[in-house]
Amino acid sequence: MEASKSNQGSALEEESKEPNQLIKGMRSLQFKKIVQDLHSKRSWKEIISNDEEKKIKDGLHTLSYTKPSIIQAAAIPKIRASPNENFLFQSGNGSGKTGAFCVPAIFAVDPSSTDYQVIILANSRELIRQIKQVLDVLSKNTGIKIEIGEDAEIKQCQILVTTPNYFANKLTGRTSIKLRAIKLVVFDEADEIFKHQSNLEILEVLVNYLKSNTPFPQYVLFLATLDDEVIENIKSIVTEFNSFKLKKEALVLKGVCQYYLVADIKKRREFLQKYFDMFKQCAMIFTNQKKTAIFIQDALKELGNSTEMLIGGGTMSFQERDRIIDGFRKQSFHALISTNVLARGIDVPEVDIVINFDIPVTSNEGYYEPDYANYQHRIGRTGRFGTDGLALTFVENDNDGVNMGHLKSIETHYGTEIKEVKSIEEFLEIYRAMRPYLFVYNDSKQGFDI
Ligand SMILES: Nc1ncnc2c1ncn2[C@@H]1O[C@H](COP(=O)(O)OP(=O)(O)OP(=O)(O)O)[C@@H](O)[C@H]1O
Repeated sequence: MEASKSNQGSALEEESKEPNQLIKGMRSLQFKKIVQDLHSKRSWKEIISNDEEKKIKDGLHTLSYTKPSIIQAAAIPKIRASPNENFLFQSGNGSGKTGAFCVPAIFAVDPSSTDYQVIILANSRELIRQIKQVLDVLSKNTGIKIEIGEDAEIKQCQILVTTPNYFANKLTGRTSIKLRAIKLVVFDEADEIFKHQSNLEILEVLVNYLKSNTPFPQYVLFLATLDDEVIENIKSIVTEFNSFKLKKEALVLKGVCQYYLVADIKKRREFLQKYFDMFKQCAMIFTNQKKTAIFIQDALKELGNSTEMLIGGGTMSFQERDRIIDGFRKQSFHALISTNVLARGIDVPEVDIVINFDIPVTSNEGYYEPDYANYQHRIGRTGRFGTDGLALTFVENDNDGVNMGHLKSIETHYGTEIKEVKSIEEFLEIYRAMRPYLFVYNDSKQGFDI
């Protein structure tokens, strides 16, 4: 697969011969190109000191963080203000939350001490590795040591990026790690972390353990989606915090065009065949169940496509998961099939289409209901940082209309529109016409080449 979207292969070359016709096609399909600028009006020098900016300047440049994003400009000064306070920040998918906690994490570290000083918690191995990659780039001139912690023993470091599970057996016993110098604890995708009872038990022990630290550690939570139950769970562990929340409507990803197609399993398979015959693009395909992920993977392989599947729950080794996500980042295959394990946080800006093989649902006392948060997170894997993306959700045509009801509930919940496409061909035409507009970063990632 090509490494850059500026060279999108034969189909695009064909299209680029007829730009006027294409634009006409775009208009007739009533696309509205919405490019959201998520940058703050303030410069880095206005939110961190000159000296600090010098320390991370190379990293900011490498990451193309030319200016702080809105959430970075809002959160960084608050986190760093004295005296330290606890915060919860809500901000949309792809708005730059990672930088908003990585920058303060770096400046929280006293380089003269080798102790663990910052803990960053996230919900998946892929996410903690991604956060470490951003930290490594930003901190490259600082000498700060950053490690990820999972099952294996970790080396001593100053910033530990890990999952809550890691602490289950690390706070007591022979393998315990010394956390007496921890001054900042960050929760990324905090709603996912605080949703699970098993995590709450671990976090309660951790927070109690850190209570005797001097100074008292600061807790900072970042999330895109949020519900009342999660807030209660957070309050039970991090008792006091200032919240900066958004209305649900503000979470709508303006750049992501959302469609649905009523399709049984045969039609979905046919869609995948036709889609991958025409396009070799960077796609993420989500499904609720592992067995469906395996079905899709087998079907796509049978049709001769280079795809990979990444599922959680201990089914795959860490090495295998790392190989697959790293391969996807390098675009060494066309499509990544996954369950919700990759719905959150994963940032691969080249993803220009998300396919929901089924509507995300969650089980509540035996009843299935729409999984609003995971719908939003799944489609948020495209349209990163204000770019345009495309999302297609398949709806099973059941007789009692339950699936359609779920889709309509998602629309209502977010106050958004998910447009129907009547046929596979209609969607493929839309995609063909939209392709030049999807993820069109120029080399410096600072603008759009149209
Ligand atoms: N200041 C900035 N300037 C330009 N690009 C940025 C800036 N901050 C972040 N980005 C880019 O925006 C994209 C999304 O950032 P990030 O992954 O931090 O989003 P997020 O808010 O954590 O999203 P999600 O909730 O989906 O995890 C990344 O590709 C990142 O490189």
